[in-house]
Amino acid sequence: MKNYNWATLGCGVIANELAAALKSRGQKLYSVANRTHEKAVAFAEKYGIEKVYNDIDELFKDENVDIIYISTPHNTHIKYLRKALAAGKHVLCEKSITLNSDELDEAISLAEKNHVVLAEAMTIFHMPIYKALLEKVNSGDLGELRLIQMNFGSYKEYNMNNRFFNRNLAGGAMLDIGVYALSFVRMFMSSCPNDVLSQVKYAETGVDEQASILLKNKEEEMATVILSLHAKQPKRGTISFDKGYVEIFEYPRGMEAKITYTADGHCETISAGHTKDALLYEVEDMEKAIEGDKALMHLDYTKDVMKIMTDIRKSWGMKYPEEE
Ligand SMILES: NC(=O)C1=CN([C@@H]2O[C@H](COP(=O)(O)OP(=O)(O)OC[C@H]3O[C@@H](n4cnc5c(N)ncnc54)[C@H](OP(=O)(O)O)[C@@H]3O)[C@@H](O)[C@H]2O)C=CC1
Ligand SMILES: O=C1CO[C@H](CO)[C@@H](O)[C@@H]1O
Repeated sequence: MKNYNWATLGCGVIANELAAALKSRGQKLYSVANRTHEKAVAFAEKYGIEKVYNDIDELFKDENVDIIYISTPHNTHIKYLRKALAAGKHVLCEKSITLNSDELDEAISLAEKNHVVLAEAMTIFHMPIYKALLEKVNSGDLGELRLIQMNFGSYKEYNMNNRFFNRNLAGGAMLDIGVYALSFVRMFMSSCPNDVLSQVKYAETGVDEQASILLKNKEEEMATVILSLHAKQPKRGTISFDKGYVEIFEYPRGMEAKITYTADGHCETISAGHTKDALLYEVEDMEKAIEGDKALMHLDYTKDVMKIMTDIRKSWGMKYPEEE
């Protein structure tokens, strides 16, 4: 496999994890671009990155860059996706990949036109535990899927200026954490849910602080998703089949699942992969996708999840400034 030159656009919390993931395989980021130049310089020094751009637009013109990792706030993704994809760069973009389905459809068209890989950095699609669990599910040992129950409650301080509550930075529970729960649901369901009900509680900025979502697809598989940005809940997923159920904790970066069989109550634990390597798995799958195995990135699921989130926000009448 070719040695790909990765560039990061953004150098906040999660970009540090990407740099660490590359370091763990003996590699460095090729370059860094950031709104605040001094922070890019400090990031480059920390990870021994040779190239720092004076202006973000220089990144898109750099012929040596193969893959751009976008890790800026959600509402800024589309602006950078347009430039990166039009410049013929492969893009791994942090969740949530865009604000809504219209933006995502535009990005997908641009990626197709420029023959590059576009993907959302959704940890769940790449953690080895899910590859192992899906094999188990497909073996038929658990029978037919009936119900999925997802919790995700993260306690964020009530600071209305941070990216979690700020409407101008596309804050809200759905785009920040709901995207994980819904990606999990979509990955295990046989088809995309087409019947969705929900309730919302807004933060004072008008973004969704809490939400509860009920989903059902045409096979009548059902799911519930409960989200909060100001009340801790275990990050727990439960998948119930007619012959047993699966419990998985810390599911965005899960590494262990417990299966309980209904007939006799016996349990089995499956382990695969490691939480600390979550971004490494994304990097590896992205490179394999560029080599030809595009399905590894599950852009089809990303598209379904974005449509669910877009439709739910429409039903609430909740718009971001970019959508007014
Ligand atoms: N996969 C995962 O496990 C995680 C994913 N994420 C996702 O990653 C993304 C970033 O989150 P995180 O790293 O926590 O955020 P941070 O706030 O730590 O970093 C944000 C980065 O975006 C830049 N930025 C902020 N506002 C703008 C703007 N208006 N225009 C351009 N650049 C801007 C900042 O630049 P500056 O230095 O100038 O402020 C900084 O480099 C989000 O999409 C988030 O959902 C986040 C955490 C975990
Ligand atoms: O993606 C992320 C990982 O999980 C955090 C919550 O625990 C989120 O806030 C963050 O954006």
